[in-house]
Amino acid sequence: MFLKHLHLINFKNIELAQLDLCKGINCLIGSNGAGKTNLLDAIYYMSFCKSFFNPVDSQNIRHNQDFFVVQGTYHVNNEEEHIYCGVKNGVKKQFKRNKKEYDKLSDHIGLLPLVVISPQDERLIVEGSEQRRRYVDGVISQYDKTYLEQLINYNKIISQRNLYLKKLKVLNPSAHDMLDIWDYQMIELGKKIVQARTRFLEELKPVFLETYNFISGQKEEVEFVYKSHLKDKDFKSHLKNARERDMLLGYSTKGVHKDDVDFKIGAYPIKKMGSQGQKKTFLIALKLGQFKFLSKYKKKTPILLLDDIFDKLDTQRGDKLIELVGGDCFRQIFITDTQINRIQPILKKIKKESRIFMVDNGAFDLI
Ligand SMILES: Nc1ncnc2c1ncn2[C@@H]1O[C@H](COP(=O)(O)OP(=O)(O)OP(=O)(O)O)[C@@H](O)[C@H]1O
Repeated sequence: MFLKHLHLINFKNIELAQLDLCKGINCLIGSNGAGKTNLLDAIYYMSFCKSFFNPVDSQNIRHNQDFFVVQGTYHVNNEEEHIYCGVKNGVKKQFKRNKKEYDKLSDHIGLLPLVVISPQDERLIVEGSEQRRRYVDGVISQYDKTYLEQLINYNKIISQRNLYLKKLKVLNPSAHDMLDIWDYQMIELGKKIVQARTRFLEELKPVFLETYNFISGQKEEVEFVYKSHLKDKDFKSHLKNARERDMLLGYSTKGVHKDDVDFKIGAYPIKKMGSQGQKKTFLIALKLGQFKFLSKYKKKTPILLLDDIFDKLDTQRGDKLIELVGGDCFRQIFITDTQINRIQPILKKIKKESRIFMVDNGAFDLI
């Protein structure tokens, strides 16, 4: 699978761009703020119907304009797929596959698997558990539609339960009866969610470790550990015991909506103890592990977006990374960099078809 042609109008700082892309490595070279990452984000839009960086669609419209269009032609299993995404101020987002608009955007997720590695990934380490849950859920949803539905239903139940808790003044028997009903649904759906998350993380772990060790030369030990309230034996009484507190706080304090994944280096949180390069290696290994995992489940090779990937990596780690993505598991790759001098020797090492686009003020020139 690969993106053959990309057409953008008024997307962030890109007024108009028409790019013919190659199956192998497409490099975007330009100074800071030129629009390299914006182009990657447009490609992300076509896989996930939204931006990787800014969840507010209208803010991705070029300043002083009132719409943007992102269009791509893909080759998937020898067939062409035409994807259209149009956002206009004050109008519902249009998302079409081969000229037909989707009823639900979630139906599109997974059609064009994609993995992005970007400096923004740091939020997975430095920010709260919500970021890690969102990441895990995002990957599972790319290959398991039922999971996405279960998650949506679970979140609806939590919203209703929270609304009820906010209004509740006293935990009388009828309140307990009502909460019993929600707790039952939370447990039933929660079990399925935990199963899917456990399975994904268990399968991801060996690929992640193998990738980390390959890039780092086995210099340090890393791991991740999945944590969930629902893994506790008696989750039902856990929920019941938390009711008083939930009522006082006005929200549900226990459940899979509070799950987390601990990222560790040695026995310590990588957030506190990891160097910048170690954190970056951790995130790269996580994402490349995800890439291999998705390739296996989707039976399609995802598109790989590498934004500013070589920054903060020492030469040895950078070389290992190049060796890795130069392998047959990877097909279409987009790389951004500020320096052409860094990219040219890399392209020589990787035996794949390549194109270099110079980026300046939202304009793209093939060289
Ligand atoms: N809605 C928008 N309209 C116009 N310009 C925008 C919009 N959103 C972002 N920009 C501009 O796009 C530029 C950022 O582009 P981008 O992030 O693609 O840079 P880059 O080439 O990846 O740079 P770096 O090397 O610093 O990562 C900024 O100048 C920003 O102000």
